[in-house]
Amino acid sequence: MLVFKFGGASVKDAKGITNLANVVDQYKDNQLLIVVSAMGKTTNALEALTKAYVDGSEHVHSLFEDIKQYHYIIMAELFEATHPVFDEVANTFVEIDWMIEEEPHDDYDFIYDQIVSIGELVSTRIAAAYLNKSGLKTQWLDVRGYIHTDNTYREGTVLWDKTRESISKNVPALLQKGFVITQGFLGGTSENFTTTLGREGSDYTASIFASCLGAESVTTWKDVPGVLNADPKYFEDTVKFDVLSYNEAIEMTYYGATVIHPKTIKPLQNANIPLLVKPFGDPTAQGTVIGGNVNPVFEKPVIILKQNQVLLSLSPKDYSFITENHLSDIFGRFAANNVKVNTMQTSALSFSICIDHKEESFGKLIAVFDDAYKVRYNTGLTLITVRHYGETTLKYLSRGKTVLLEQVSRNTAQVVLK
Ligand SMILES: Nc1ncnc2c1ncn2[C@@H]1O[C@H](COP(=O)(O)OP(=O)(O)O)[C@@H](O)[C@H]1O
Ligand SMILES: N[C@@H](CC(=O)OP(=O)(O)O)C(=O)O
Repeated sequence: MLVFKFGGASVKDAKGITNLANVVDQYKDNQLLIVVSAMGKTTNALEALTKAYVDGSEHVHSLFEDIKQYHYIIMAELFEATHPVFDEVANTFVEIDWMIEEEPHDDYDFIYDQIVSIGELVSTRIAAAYLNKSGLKTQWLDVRGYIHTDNTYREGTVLWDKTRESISKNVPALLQKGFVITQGFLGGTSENFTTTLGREGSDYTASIFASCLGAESVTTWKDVPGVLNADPKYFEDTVKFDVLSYNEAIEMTYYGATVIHPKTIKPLQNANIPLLVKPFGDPTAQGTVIGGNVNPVFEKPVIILKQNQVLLSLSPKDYSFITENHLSDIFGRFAANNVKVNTMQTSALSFSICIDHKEESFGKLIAVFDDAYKVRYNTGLTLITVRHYGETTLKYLSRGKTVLLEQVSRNTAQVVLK
């Protein structure tokens, strides 16, 4: 059996949904599980709606109206007005109506997951209805009963044993009856609340299903020809890799290449399942095959750009040197606050780390260190990671900028630039 994943860009409009059906139609003789993300930028819009609701902003209703309209316009292009999908989608959106009528719960991350998850619940209803309308028999599956997570809202940790048991017990029989379509990015807790797996987590969903079902391969359909040596949104003259090893792909995504979610590859590597990255606009193109130990000759370096970074420098308030005890204490505090360290450097008197700048929680994070450390920070920075680098590439990428931190190992160089 095969697993396909269609991301937000691939289903951003009615044409995207018809294209999805055309792609799937070419695989109609296969058992196929299809994972779909929220349409276009819906997750961002639902994030803004969540913030407006919690802040008590008057804009909450207009933001919600815009999200509904966006979906209803797409549906009007795909279905006749009496099609039952309109009721299904309305019944899904109504969950947000109920939530925003109440006072917000005091756990922001919990509210976030209950609201933001509606994007995938709606997109999969629309895609399933369209596939069925096109004669491709498809069953809609609520992923929250299959991918079980703990209660870490916005970053649910998958409970693998329970998940494997649910998926392998029920999904194979469904796949024998037709295609199965389900939501990327979501999970469910033991109390039946919705969790999310971290932004852009739908690739990971595809990999979880593939691992539990022993799939032949996972194909993730993207708006690029495959994995390139750099993000074409920022760099010209990129080259596509025909093949990449699991390890190289893990390194790239770990350092922030957004083409694939970083958690996706390990479960596939463990089960030896290849990951194909293909363009949704050209389904017969070869794309990139990630698998095994094969790597191309890296004629061009791999460049990964992370914007909106903050560089934090922590110095013990007692003016002592940075010791192993300090490092253990600092990392404990980061781990407790779910902070991901993008790069770091230690000197005698301070410890510097570069992290994503999350404005809503940054003040809280600084306060976590206030009792024992003097904290200094710079915001608005860029972190560039170059794999298989040469000196000229590093110089070229840093031109006209101030280098605040540099970290170089045999294969990987990182610079934090202002
Ligand atoms: N090394 C890379 N190769 C290809 N695309 C990349 C790379 N790094 C970043 N990207 C970006 O990843 C995007 C595709 O991933 P993404 O937006 O997550 O797809 P989707 O959400 O539709 O699954 C591309 O549009 C591109 O801008
Ligand atoms: N919709 C979620 C999950 C996801 O993976 O989306 P996409 O496949 O469009 O990156 C997000 O935007 O984070």
